[in-house]
Amino acid sequence: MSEQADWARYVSETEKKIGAVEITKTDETVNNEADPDKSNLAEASLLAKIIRKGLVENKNDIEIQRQDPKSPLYSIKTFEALDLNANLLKGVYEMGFNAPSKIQETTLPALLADPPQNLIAQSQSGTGKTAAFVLAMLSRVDVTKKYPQVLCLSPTYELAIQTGEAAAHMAKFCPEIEMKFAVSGEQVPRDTKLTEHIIIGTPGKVLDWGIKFRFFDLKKLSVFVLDEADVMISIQGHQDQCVRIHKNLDQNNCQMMFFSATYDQEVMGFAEHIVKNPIIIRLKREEESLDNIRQYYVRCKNQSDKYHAITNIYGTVGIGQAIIFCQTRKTAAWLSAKMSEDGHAVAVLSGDLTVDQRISVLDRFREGKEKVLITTNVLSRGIDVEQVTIVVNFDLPVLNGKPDCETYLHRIGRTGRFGKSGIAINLIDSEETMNICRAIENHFGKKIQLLDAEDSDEIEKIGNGN
Ligand SMILES: Nc1ncnc2c1ncn2[C@@H]1O[C@H](COP(=O)(O)OP(=O)(O)OP(=O)(O)O)[C@@H](O)[C@H]1O
Repeated sequence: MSEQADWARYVSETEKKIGAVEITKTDETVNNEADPDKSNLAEASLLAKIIRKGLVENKNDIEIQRQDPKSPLYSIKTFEALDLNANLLKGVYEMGFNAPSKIQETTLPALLADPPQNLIAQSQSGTGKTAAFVLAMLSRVDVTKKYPQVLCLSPTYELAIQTGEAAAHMAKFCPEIEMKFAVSGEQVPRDTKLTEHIIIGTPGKVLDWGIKFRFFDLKKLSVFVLDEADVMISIQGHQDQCVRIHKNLDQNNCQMMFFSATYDQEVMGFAEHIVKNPIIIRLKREEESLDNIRQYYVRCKNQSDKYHAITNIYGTVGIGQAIIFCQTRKTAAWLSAKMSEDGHAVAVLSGDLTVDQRISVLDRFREGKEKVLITTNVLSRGIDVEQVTIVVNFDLPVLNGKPDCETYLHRIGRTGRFGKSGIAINLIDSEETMNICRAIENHFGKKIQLLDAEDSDEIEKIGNGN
């Protein structure tokens, strides 16, 4: 099918979906049909108007948050004002985005500027960092050059796939842009020279492809993106591999884009050290956690009491989906077996599954086939499942015996995506875990309130957003 026909069908489907009254081409689109660029732009604007109309009619809460300068969704510009290529703009509207979030509005002008600017950016979980860097990646591709020009590194297989899918969606009207996943399971014959413009992958595979097998030339990259940048360059994370990849880039001609919801002091220092003259966008500590995620703790006597609390809470709140985080695979396996025995439809995702199994578990969860997903830190970052309303920390996150505040924030950020409301519940079964909980509370300066898991009225109230 031609791109025009594809577009016409898409517009008509969108019209049906959001119930817009009528969509006919405006004079602007008709008059510009001889000039594909102008025509595309006019079509994109037209679609923006339709989507806005739909949103206004739905009295979407997000629109209210957009007006609040303190909200991470606040923006004064439209996507049209961000100087994106017309086909990308169509892709953005196709995703249902009607206005940029704060991080998109502030970073995109810098990322698209000439000469290219390096950037280290921080924005709360679920506020649209992916679209910010993906739009920049897609904008920087020169389709006449048949080799990798853009590299995006993610910490996990699932996140790389999710980012690639978002990129493919945004590039729907740019069919000439080609992308390749460099993740576990992807095979490339020896002596291949990759011709795709964009590579999205995990550090180990990219190191193999770029340095060991030379499937592409790291020196020819013009854009390097580190998603979840803090964990990628921290000693506890993927530092060795990422720093090796980074060292092999052309430091003068490769634009660096680092994004994360968290950067501790030391990691930020290191980021500033390896990125030349970066623009830095940082949050104040008190801005890091989101008000739309309400945080609670439940006092429990022991592990089976924690189990009892979960089933009570979930049975009462019951709507939407839940992710439960455990510190070890063993606990995750125990909990999922116990919940399954008691008749709950749960899925478990931990590092001992094959990558295919992991993706299939996540896909089923996204489709709502299981309402509860039990996992470990492997899913703490970046994973975007809109309908997750509850995150439970069956165990609080600790690193070397200390509270792991960054992981805590990423874990609870699996709910409350893009302005939605969410609930985070921490199960406390000892004075030691209570102290960890208090330390996390003090770190972010956000109250974690006591919840009585036996009090169904109270649980119902928090489930209703009171
Ligand atoms: N401008 C926008 N309008 C509407 N929805 C948006 C917009 N930008 C992003 N979204 C949606 O918001 C959700 C969260 O975005 P995204 O996953 O990029 O967040 P993030 O900031 O990368 O979060 P994390 O820190 O958890 O990785 C996604 O479902 C995405 O499609």
